[in-house]
Amino acid sequence: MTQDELKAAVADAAIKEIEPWLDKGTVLGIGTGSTANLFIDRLKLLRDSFKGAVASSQASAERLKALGIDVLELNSVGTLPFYIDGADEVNADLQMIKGGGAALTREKIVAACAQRFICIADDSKYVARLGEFPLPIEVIPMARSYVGRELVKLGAEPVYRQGVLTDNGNQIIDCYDFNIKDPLELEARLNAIAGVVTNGLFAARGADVLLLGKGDGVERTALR
Ligand SMILES: O=C[C@H](O)[C@H](O)[C@H](O)COP(=O)(O)O
Repeated sequence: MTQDELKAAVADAAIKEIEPWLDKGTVLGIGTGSTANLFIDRLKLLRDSFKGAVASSQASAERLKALGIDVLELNSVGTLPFYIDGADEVNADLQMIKGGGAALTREKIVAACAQRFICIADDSKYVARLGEFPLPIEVIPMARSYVGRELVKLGAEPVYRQGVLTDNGNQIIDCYDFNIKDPLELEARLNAIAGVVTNGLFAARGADVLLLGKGDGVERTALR
């Protein structure tokens, strides 16, 4: 199977995972990226079975709206039953690196409001140890050089993602060569650098369920 077929298979599996729980009041948290897009496309058929969605990016909000799905402000809803999103890397503890599409901060916020984070990914994203994918860090623009110097002290090779502005008007630094032994500790340490808005480690709030697309089918792992 191609990578796109594996992504489609996990998008289908995520629909099956949430469908029994939907009702007219349900608001879903929706992620960003090519895998999340396939999930959004499949939501069209269910749009009369739930109330609407909170999106983790402008791009996902536009895609949802184009399908006739109501997009709500996070501040106007409470806890979300599900957050469905892809990942750039995911490990056996369902900790992730996210932010390849620069949506990490809003993704982390919407995920924080969800009871269950369902990660959908093809098996190229599954890793024994996080960190081969460059770790994205969203920074306040005036702090970019300072944050870069602090990242070098931590052993990373920071690279400014030129030409990219996040939905929050900030910039992205991608960190190469991070030796990520303890994702939880590193996530907290990076967030403590002045000027860092968020980093792409999702360890404190990892996924609850992983639907992993493999050549022989979708493997489901549930931690909670
Ligand atoms: O900022 C982007 C997000 O974290 C995406 O969830 C992540 O990059 C995975 O995207 P894709 O499904 O396109 O590989």
